[in-house]
Amino acid sequence: MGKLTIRDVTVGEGTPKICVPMVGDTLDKLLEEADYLQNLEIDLVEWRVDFFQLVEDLEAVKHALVEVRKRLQNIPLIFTFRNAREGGEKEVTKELYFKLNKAVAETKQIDLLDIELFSGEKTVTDLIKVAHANGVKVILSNHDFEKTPPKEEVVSRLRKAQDLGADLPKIAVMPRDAKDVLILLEATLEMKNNYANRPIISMSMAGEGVISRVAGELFGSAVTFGAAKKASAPGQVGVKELQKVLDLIHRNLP
Ligand SMILES: O=C1C[C@@](O)(C(=O)O)C[C@@H](O)[C@@H]1O
Repeated sequence: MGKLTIRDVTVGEGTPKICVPMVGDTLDKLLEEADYLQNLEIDLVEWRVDFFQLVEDLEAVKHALVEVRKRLQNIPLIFTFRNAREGGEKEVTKELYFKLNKAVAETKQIDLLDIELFSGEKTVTDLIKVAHANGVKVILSNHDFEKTPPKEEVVSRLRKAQDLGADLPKIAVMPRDAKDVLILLEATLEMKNNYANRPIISMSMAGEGVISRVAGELFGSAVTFGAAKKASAPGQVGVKELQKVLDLIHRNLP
């Protein structure tokens, strides 16, 4: 499946890596979160900038980024603006989405940039170029907060992300019943066994989907999102519990 090393973290080997989202809406709250995160055993941090009140002010975003980066020390940082149509807090114009992501990648203060797969092919390919030129890795993501598409569609979106040059293809879908959770797990396994030449990330959301957030080592999802205090999506469990279950599964795998 391939591995991806970011700072001291190798994604795609051993237990799935734990990523915690920061969801503060002000700089003070973000710094408080960043301080709190330093004391947890986590592998990655995601700044969900769509929660930040001043997200449309590029200078404010860049200033916050420098402060957050300092506090996180060596923990790899993902920068994510999640549009409302994909489950985020806000919707911005295509222009602003591009400008924000480009400006932040160019600061080189982040390790990974999350770009939405359905932002338009040119936006995606141009942002990947900017990110890579600045030493920033790319997650190409897709979210369906309504339903779980058929297995072939889930696989096809992950393959599309890989073909477009994502370092980490990612998909999050909403189950309506237990079968939908199986669809996501089957799609993940199929991707891992037949197509992926790099690590991928997948999850089935909400309570029914929790199994997919802990079973990634078996089925092929290399990163799992857990909550510190406040979750950024339904179904995220606390990082301490998450760690225990990931370890339990790891110890029992061949
Ligand atoms: O894409 C994802 C995954 C996620 O939606 C989840 O379900 O854990 C949480 C988001 O913060 C992140 O950007």
